[in-house]
Amino acid sequence: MIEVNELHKSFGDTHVLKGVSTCFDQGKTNLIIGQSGSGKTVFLKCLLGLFTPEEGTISYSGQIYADLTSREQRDLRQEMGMVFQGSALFDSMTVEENVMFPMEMFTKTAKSDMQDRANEVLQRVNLVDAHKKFPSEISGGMQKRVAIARAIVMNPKYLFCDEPNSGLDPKTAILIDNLIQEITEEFNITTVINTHDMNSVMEIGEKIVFLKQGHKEWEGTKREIFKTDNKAVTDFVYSSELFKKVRQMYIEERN
Ligand SMILES: Nc1ncnc2c1ncn2[C@@H]1O[C@H](COP(=O)(O)OP(=O)(O)OP(=O)(O)O)[C@@H](O)[C@H]1O
Repeated sequence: MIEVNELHKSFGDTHVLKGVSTCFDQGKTNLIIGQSGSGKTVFLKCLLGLFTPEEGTISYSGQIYADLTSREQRDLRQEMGMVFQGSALFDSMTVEENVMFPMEMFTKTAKSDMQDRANEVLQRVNLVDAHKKFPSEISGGMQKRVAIARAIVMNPKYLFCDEPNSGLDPKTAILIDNLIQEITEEFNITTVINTHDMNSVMEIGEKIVFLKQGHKEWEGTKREIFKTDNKAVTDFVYSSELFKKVRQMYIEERN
């Protein structure tokens, strides 16, 4: 579980996060949504320990990050997996080498054990024949699978994903969403995903936090988001015609 309490983050005179409080449960997919510039990436980077907030606390399974020694913070960061926007694979490494990279960096595991573990996670993300291929030789959806395999190879307790669907067609995007949710549940990970994608909200939004200009405007589940009367949320959610129709159906169902 991750608990965020009154988080503030500024860059010079730009006050980006303005007292955000929320919590993310273990074994659940938690989504951060909001317009461009609302502070989602800054928030995720605070959760990753890459940005230090000026005020407020973040605690991981009850431990406040700022109270830990630098060694303890480093150990905690090793319990975090990250899927970056655009996959961020190393072009000059094979799929298998990309997946083994965190183990090479942070552990002294024997090569054969690293290969076994890479094999295990690649199988888990349904990539069985791509070990020796380079990222440029596989599709965008397969690249995302490699990025997910790399993010979970060290058995993380926390998984952070920045726009994991960007650049994918809608069908592949849903497969990737479902894969992240299955893995979250199966390994009891606390997962936090930044997304613009309303399909993701509908598929896997077990908890949704809506940020607006750096503050938490609303939070709830995927069912609740379609029923809320919060105008900022409805403006965001129903900016597409399709979702306006879905809302109309809900209203008709209610009456
Ligand atoms: N390193 C930084 N230095 C200065 N300002 C920053 C920095 N990182 C982010 N910001 C500012 O913080 C604000 C929020 O940015 P952020 O990237 O978190 O938005 P976002 O909600 O993730 O947007 P998008 O959906 O477009 O990725 C923006 O005004 C941005 O310019």
